[in-house]
Amino acid sequence: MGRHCQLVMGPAGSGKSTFCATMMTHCQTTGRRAHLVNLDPAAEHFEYEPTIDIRDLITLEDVMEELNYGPNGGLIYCLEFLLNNIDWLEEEIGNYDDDYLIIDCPGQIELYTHFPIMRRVCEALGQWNMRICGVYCLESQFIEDKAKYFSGVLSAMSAMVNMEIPHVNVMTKMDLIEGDYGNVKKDEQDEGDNHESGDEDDKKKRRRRRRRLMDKALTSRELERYLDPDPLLIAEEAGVVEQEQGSINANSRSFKFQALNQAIVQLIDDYSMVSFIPLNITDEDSVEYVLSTIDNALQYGEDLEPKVSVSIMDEGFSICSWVILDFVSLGTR
Ligand SMILES: Nc1nc2c(ncn2[C@@H]2O[C@H](COP(=O)(O)OP(=O)(O)OP(=O)(O)O)[C@@H](O)[C@H]2O)c(=O)[nH]1
Ligand SMILES: [Mg+2]
Repeated sequence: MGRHCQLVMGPAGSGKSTFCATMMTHCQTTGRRAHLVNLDPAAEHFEYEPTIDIRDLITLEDVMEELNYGPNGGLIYCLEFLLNNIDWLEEEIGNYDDDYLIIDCPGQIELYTHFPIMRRVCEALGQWNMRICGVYCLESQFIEDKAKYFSGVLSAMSAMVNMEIPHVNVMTKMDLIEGDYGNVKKDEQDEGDNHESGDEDDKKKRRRRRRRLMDKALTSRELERYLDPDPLLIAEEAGVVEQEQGSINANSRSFKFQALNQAIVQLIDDYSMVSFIPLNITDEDSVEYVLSTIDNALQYGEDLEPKVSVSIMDEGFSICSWVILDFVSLGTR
C-alpha cells in the first residue's frame, strides 16, 4: 500500500500535539495502523508514546547545556543535526513500510518559512518513497484579532510555497468558538422557554449575558470569511475600503500603512491558495472530515482502488459472459 505521512506544522501552541493525539485516537478506533513520530527535541510529554523520537538522537536540553545555546538557536541546531544524521531517521522509518506516520513538528515557524530545514526533511522522506501531506495548524483564537489572523494566513501561505508538498490548512480549537456560538443559541432557547418566569432583574441579567455572548460569538456566515480568507476583512479593518470610496476615514493610519495593507489584500487575493478546514476535536465527524481531506491530498488508499475496480470489472465481465452464453444457448435450441 505504500508509505504515507502527515507532517503537522504550525506556530507555537497552535494545537499540533493535540491534533496528532486526536488523529492517533481516530486512526486506532477506525482500525488504521498509525505511528506517532516526534521531531520536536524540546517536547516534554505525549498522550501517545512516540514510536520514533528525535529525543533519542538529540535533546534541546543537552544542546543548551553543552553548547550554551538559547532555546531557539538550540532548536535550529538540533534539526540541523538531524539533517546531518538523516540516515538515523531512514533506519527508524525503515521498519514501518505499510503504516501511516503522523509527524509532530516543533512550533518555530522559521523552520518552515525562513530556513530550508523542514523542506530538506521532506525531500529525504520523498526519496524514501513516502507520500507526504503538510498539515498547517492555526488556532481559532487568531480570529479575535484580524491583523494577527492575517499574519497567520501569510505564514500558512509562506509554508505552502516553501515546502512544495500537498498541503492542508486546519483551523484548530474550533470547540472554543463553537462553544460561544452554542451558548448564544442555548441562551435564546432558555429565554424562549422561560419568557414568563423571573422578575425584571433576571430578564435584564439574561439579556446582558446574551449580548456579551453575542459580542464574542461568530455567526456561521462570518466564520466562512475566516475559513476562506476574505481579504476585505483586513481592508475593512484598516479603512482601505472607505478610502477607495473617497470618504475620509477616522481610523485610517498612515498612507504607507494602508498601501501595505492593500498589497497584502492583493497578494492573498491573487494567490487565493489558503483556506482552512475547521477542526473541533470534540466532534468525531469533524475529525473524520479533516482526516478524509488529508487522505484525499495523499491519495491514501488509491492504489487499492484499481484492484477493487478490476474485480468489479471481472465480475461484470463474467456476468456479461453468462448472459451471452445464455443467448447463444437459446439461439442454438
Ligand atoms: N479547547 C481546546 N484546547 C486545545 C485544543 N488543541 C490544543 N489545545 C490546548 O492548547 C494548548 C497547546 O496545545 P498543544 O497541542 O501542546 O500545542 P502545540 O502546537 O503542540 O504546542 P508546541 O509544541 O509548544 O508548539 C494546550 O493547553 C492544549 O490543551 C483544542 O482543540 N481545543
Ligand atoms: Mg507540541
